[in-house]
Amino acid sequence: MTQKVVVGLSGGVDSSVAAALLHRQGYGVVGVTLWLMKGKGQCCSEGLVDAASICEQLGVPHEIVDTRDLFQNHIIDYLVQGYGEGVTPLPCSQCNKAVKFGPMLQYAQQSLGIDKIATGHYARIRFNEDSQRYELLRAVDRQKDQSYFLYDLSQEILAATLFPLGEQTKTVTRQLAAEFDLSTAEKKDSQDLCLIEAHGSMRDFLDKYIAPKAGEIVDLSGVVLGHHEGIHHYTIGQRKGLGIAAAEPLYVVKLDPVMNRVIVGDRQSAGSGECYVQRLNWVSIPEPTAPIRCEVQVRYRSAPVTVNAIPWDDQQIKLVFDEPQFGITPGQAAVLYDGDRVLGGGIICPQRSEGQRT
Ligand SMILES: Nc1ncnc2c1ncn2[C@@H]1O[C@H](COP(=O)(O)OP(=O)(O)OP(=O)(O)O)[C@@H](O)[C@H]1O
Repeated sequence: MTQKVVVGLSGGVDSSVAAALLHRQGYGVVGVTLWLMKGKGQCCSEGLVDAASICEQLGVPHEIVDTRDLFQNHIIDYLVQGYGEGVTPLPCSQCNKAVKFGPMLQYAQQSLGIDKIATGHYARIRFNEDSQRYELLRAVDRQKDQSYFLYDLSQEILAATLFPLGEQTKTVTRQLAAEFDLSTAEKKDSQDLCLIEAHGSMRDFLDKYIAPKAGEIVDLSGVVLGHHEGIHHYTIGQRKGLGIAAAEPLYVVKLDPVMNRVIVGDRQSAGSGECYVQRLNWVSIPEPTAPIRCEVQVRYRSAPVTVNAIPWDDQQIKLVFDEPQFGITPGQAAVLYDGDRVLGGGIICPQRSEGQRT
């Protein structure tokens, strides 16, 4: 019997090629496009049309699933609340878990009776016979690797998921798109967060939801150097757009939502030797009970650095970096790697919670 698979189609070239490859391999492909954004967004206008035309070309069904409320609750509200509290939330890993993979698998199983899903993400999954766990791995194409955004997926999701592009480079994907003569072959790669593409900039997006609230920009000793119109316009490590003339470059080192202050300092003061991480998911391994030495990425595009990850309490680990790291940003994900294997990850805490062991 033909094995069926639901392929998440954004209307972009990656998911188009993922669907075409699975179709060529003999899978019974059903294209599903999640309608994510209220108002005008890539995935809810031309994305839907492009996804439909790919399905027409392949001769496979196309379904549109309305997940706008999920996107509003899990992404828009999450961002607005986080920025308002002085953190810089990472929407993509949250979106993958709560809006894309979970709901797509649920729809596939419950509405279509299909138990496999696929996306055009660049990452790999393998089953480890010894540990009896599915493991998440970096993509072969390190430039395109999206494993950072996928650390929060569960074993159940990994068991059901295919990443047809994980073993190939983007160049090969483009070549395949041309070979398959896909209508999306010439489409440009998305450059930024889907929200930013839809709204122009994160600032424009946030200004629609968060009212201006003027406050002070101060140095580390509290001297007022300037003024701002809302701490949500700033992120840790930011240098540009501070509007302060100073002898040496100044960086945002802290955001204080209580005092409504942006605190700035020199580059060295924007560095940290350690941080705490919460809301953990151990994607490829069981939860560790002893410190582990591994690599960590603290932003999508940051280079992996070596770290001791120390289980701290039920909810947190402490990361102690070999070298102080610049711009550790609360709200972003810290993702732990052992070579190509994603061990797990979580969200960087604003500061250490009270009541912990010393
Ligand atoms: N609205 C959506 N509906 C269904 N699946 C989606 C949607 N948006 C993204 N995906 C899936 O998630 C994958 C990664 O999405 P991402 O937004 O990172 O796009 P991308 O890397 O630019 O890929 P693409 O070229 O397919 O748009 C896509 O390849 C697709 O399989």
